Amino acid sequence: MPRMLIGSSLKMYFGRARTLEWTRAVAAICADHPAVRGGLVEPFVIPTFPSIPDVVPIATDARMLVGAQDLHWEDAGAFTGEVSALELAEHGVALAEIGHAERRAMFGESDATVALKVAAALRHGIAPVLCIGETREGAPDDAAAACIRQLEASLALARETDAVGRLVVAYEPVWAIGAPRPAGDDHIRAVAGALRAHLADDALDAQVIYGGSAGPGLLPRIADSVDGMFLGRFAHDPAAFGAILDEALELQVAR
Ligand SMILES: O=C[C@H](O)COP(=O)(O)O
Repeated sequence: MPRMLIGSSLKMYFGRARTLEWTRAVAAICADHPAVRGGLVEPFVIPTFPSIPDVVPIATDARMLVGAQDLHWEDAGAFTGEVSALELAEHGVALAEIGHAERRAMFGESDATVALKVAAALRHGIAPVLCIGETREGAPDDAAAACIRQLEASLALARETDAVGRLVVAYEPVWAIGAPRPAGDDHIRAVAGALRAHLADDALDAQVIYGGSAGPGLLPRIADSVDGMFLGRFAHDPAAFGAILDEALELQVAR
């Protein structure tokens, strides 16, 4: 079984103290967990910008990657309030979320700005966690077609510049984010499977993970179609993170 990416964006849920408490607790679980120690799972955490410098050493000791929740495509200049991929890389950031549904809905993120950000991340050796997903619940075929269109629009600039590197595609149906439960297993498997097939021979080294009300119990049901899990609220209890690592390990043992 290839390596799985399992991690969480803390969004803006926690302040500094709780971010560090959560990261220390999850790092302790990861440091001891056979799925992480054996290289089966790459865990990650995506805190707010100001917590990144404190989170990096805690996470790194536990083999966890650290991500950012956004970035700006320019390396420097008069861009008040923004943070460049260049500076994030200096801080040891390995992943950057780009185009999350909340940023598209609330902060005017468009496919054009997403494409600029994806190219900037790759230019600085940061793996984009490119968030895509259909807005309304519907047939899996329609969702897959919409996601592939969004994916290619988001990769337009990277393709033009022949960018190479690691790409994480986070399939997050917008209607399943912040919901009581994730999308249905068959829906996730169909759309994630179509995205994986689309990216199979890509110049970018792509993985497809699922997010949207994901928590313990989901991975074993969709593991044949995804390369990992993108967790939100249902990883706020560090034990839930550990339970998902257990599931990843059990899947390997069963194969
Ligand atoms: O970044 C994570 C996703 O947006 C999912 O969040 P959620 O599991 O709280 O719905």
